[in-house]
Amino acid sequence: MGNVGERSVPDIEVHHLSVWYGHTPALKNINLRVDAGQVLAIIGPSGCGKSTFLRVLNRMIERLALVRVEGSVRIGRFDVLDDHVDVTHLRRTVGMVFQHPNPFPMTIFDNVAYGPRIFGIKSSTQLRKTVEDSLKRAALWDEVRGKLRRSAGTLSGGQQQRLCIARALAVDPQVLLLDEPTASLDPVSSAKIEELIVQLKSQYTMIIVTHNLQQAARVSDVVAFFEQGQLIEMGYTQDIFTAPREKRTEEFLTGRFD
Ligand SMILES: Nc1ncnc2c1ncn2[C@@H]1O[C@H](COP(=O)(O)OP(=O)(O)OP(=O)(O)O)[C@@H](O)[C@H]1O
Repeated sequence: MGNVGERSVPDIEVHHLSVWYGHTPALKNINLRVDAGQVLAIIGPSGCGKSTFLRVLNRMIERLALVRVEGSVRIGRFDVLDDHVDVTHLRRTVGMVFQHPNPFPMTIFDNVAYGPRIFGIKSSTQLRKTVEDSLKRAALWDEVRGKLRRSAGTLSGGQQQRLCIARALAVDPQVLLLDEPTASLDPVSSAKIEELIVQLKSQYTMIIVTHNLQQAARVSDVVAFFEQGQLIEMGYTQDIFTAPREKRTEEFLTGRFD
């Protein structure tokens, strides 16, 4: 664990992680570490296992049929793959934001208050404060402060994605997993989400999956290149983009990939 200001932020350590869908391997013996407060970007061609990797970290993987997972994953004090881990607590600590904004069909306020209510916050003053703080952290407050009782569906796609980030932040996670969070957004909205990731940096340990290499270069501290379920190379972002060690990484980064 590392301490950033008042917050304690966990490291992530992955050892010998392999995943199979049926008999088909999707991740092969992945070993990596993300330090507390770092942003890791995972890049790689379609189908290389990026989303599978994220799904292991908050145990969403187990919702799928015929999946087998081996190895160990530690996030702070969670032994993630242990049978006895408290999955609800784990998912509260490890928040996730998906490719397509998926607000619940309810008001802006209720979207953000949803998690805190589930976790037992009943006081309306405390709920209002949590909603306001989370919307501020997600850089959405100024745009929605006068219309919290409107349906989340009235927001633009980019605003909806920031709402989903606010909803994830409202339960006070320590880790944020972002699965192509800007893939469905226009360039202006994407830039806002990227700015937000940079602002949130170091307060959370973050992993972002992205197909946008410039985005990976702009927001991350470290980059991991996956190919066909294997971790080919991981290193500091600048090193990976300027002097990758592996030929496959270089070919991918320069678009000479088959
Ligand atoms: N639910 C599933 N059942 C069976 N196979 C799956 C399932 N989900 C993913 N796979 C397979 O596992 C491999 C890794 O998929 P994954 O979605 O993790 O890759 P990805 O790198 O995130 O791809 P993309 O960039 O296209 O989103 C692929 O071959 C995919 O077809």
